[in-house]
Amino acid sequence: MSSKRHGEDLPAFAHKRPKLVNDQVEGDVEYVDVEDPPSPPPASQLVPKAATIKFSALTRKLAKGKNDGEPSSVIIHRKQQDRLISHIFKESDFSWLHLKPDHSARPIWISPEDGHIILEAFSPIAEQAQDFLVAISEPVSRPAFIHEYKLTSYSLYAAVSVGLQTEDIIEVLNRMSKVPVPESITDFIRERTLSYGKVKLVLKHNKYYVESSHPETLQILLKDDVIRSARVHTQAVDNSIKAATFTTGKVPAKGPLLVPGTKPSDKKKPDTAGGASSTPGANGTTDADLFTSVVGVDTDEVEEDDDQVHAFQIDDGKIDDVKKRCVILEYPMLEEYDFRNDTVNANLDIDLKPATVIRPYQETSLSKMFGNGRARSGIIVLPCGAGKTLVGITAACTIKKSCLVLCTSSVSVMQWRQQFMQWSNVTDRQVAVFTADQKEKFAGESGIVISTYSMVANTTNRSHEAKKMMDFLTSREWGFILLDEVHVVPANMFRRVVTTIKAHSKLGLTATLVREDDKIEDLNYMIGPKLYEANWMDLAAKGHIANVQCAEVWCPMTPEFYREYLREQSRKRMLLYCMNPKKFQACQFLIKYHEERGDKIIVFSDNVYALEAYAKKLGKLFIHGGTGQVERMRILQLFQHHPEVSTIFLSKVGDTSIDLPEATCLIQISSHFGSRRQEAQRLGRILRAKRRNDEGFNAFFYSLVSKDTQEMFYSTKRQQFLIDQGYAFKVITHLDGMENMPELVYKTRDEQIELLSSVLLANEHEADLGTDVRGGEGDLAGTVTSKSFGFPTKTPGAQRTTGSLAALSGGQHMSYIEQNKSANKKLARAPPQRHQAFLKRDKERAAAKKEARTGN
Ligand SMILES: Nc1ncnc2c1ncn2[C@@H]1O[C@H](COP(=O)(O)OP(=O)(O)OP(=O)(O)O)[C@@H](O)[C@H]1O
Repeated sequence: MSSKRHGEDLPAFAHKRPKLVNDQVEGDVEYVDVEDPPSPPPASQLVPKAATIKFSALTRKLAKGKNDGEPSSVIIHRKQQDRLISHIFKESDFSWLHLKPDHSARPIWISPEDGHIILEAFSPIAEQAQDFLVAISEPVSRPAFIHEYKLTSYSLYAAVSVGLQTEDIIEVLNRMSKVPVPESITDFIRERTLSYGKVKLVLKHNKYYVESSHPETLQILLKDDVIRSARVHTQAVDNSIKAATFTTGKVPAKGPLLVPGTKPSDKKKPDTAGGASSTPGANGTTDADLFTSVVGVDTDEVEEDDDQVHAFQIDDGKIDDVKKRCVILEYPMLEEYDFRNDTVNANLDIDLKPATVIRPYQETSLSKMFGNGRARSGIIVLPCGAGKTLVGITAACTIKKSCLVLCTSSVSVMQWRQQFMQWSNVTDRQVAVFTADQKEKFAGESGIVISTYSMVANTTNRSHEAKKMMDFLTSREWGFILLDEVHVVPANMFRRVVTTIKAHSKLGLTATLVREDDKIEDLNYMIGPKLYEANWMDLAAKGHIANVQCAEVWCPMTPEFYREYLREQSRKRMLLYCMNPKKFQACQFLIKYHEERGDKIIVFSDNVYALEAYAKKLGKLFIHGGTGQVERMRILQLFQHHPEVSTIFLSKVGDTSIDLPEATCLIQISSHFGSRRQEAQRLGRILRAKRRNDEGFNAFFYSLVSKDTQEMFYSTKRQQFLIDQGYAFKVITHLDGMENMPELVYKTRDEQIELLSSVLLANEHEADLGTDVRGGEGDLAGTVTSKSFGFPTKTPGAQRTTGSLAALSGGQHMSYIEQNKSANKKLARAPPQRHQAFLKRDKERAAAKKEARTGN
């Protein structure tokens, strides 16, 4: 499935894979589906059981019907179907869900089995449908023509939290669906949304309260041991539960949409990234009407009539436990902050500068947060380079209370500070920085503090200054806490931050809500539900981020390198596929091609040994963890302004934080195993290309992969996230004209063997990727290891399976095996036809082994 939509194709030199039969390469390799790699066991009970109930299990339970033994409509239909065509489709025969007469005008189909929703992205009302689906379900895969979403407990929690009502969700689904919405789905939606949104966590006068307008709900919660033991008994609390006398003092918010610069009359109802069109629908109503009626829920309508609210106080230190229990009991707590009626905390005089204009999708994401006049806690997901910082700053300008910003590194801290100064009217004195080097407090009663997660979460070895600063942070009530790059922060660090800092509202920002461990779901209860997720392809089509052509370049291993690769068992295998001379040549060729085109090129290598070797051989500047700050700045300046410096080499220190809008081409020569997040973040370096709005402009992203090595497995895994966002990776098997390039490096066999011997003589630790071994500034992202990606220890047997769209489009759980297995075995067993350079080394190794065996 191709997501290629705009502009030109790959350059002419690129020979895409020649013969594809059902996505298999004829010849040397074949793709097969493999089992899911075993994922690490979930740490403790962090992922609440109730939330992880398999949808299929639930629907099966619901399908059994309400009376024992009564067969459900699903089963009856299946039985009828048996006589017709079921033997062909078996379990996947859903033809008993009869198509509506006007089905072609309706864009979605819902699976009664697992809640997956398939959307025809080419439908005239697809844009509005997408908006609705993003609000109620999780996007799974969004290539060009067919999108896949899935309904989950969390997605429905998010839907309720942005103000959607159960029956409205079902009604809109029914209107959009080609078939009547299956009963199993409507039951699931009802069951999951019944209790959602009834309980809120409120911070008042530096104390936490569990609040609800349904006293019976609080009674249910208090029957739970954990919640009961977390309760703080006070006079007011006891009264509140018994006599319902505790009121929030909330007044219905009927004011303007809280995004500055927007008048109440400007309020956009359908939340489309670029504005929804009004296309007449199947029933004569306009699509905009249809969607306005439900998706663009009026803020006045969603106001609750809970003038009297019941509450009980809970112990600060047990908030996390209480939240977790509430999720398990299926009463997840919403966190909302009625900031405009907070008279306890001092206001912060902050506004966006008049010249600041926020983009439509930024406004849309913020309207999800402030849709009912309060600040909802949750997560906003926008592509890399789409301007998450400005979204965060605008939210701070809306709440106008003291704000704490947490980022992953001190470089980001400085960037946030600079961005606050750039986009808003805050003064220097109002913004303080808390890092290892700087410990500032803001002047006055309210202000902004920007820090890193580790500064706030680390409890050991604090200096006196740091302790004083922490007291400053923990002793006050924050109106707003902004959490940058939420997906990379370890759960325990989050827990410490969330429990030590008292904040009324939290906003998490991220581009890639994916992690290679199972921790992503923790964010739902530690921060809140996902409030908005933008579609990468839409933003690219509208020129907010660049169009990118992605390609995987297959570089055959030279026979000598491959023989050593098969022989080597240690981590050095990785070094061998990184240093493959053919990869060197491909890199040189691509650099030359793109430099001649006028592109600015970043070459990424996680492996510092390879980074230096490539950069030195090709005569280019490089930056890794060991490069000093002054040198880094000098190189980045040269890259930005000097016409002669068109290419730089970066280690993973450049994955995030480095803003280089000049860059238009990326070449990746070594990467962090199968990290989907890293792949997306790297792509993000060129999404903000300055020239992105030039006619027909394309940025280029090449991943160089040594053929028939582990790297191919990792590469396929890495691409999964981007494929799900709609990017199509083309495979280039041959670079036309490369062999004839003058000054091609490592052209002769002797040169290649010389390179090989230097690789073999290198220390094993040179193959490290986990940390930038030359003293890199370890960012929080470096927490994943090859183990987390479960590289298969033995080659799985080939099997054909039906799969999700993600799998069909090439992104999921794919591995490769050599078709000609026996030839490979032979190669591995063949008597070594060794070059002189290695014979000596082999002898030394054999002698060392013998020595170890004899114990001498
Ligand atoms: N509304 C806007 N108007 C003009 N420029 C904007 C706007 N929003 C964002 N930008 C610019 O877009 C660029 C990318 O923004 P930003 O660094 O916030 O992206 P990001 O989403 O945080 O990216 P990453 O995830 O890669 O860190 C910046 O140069 C920023 O100034």
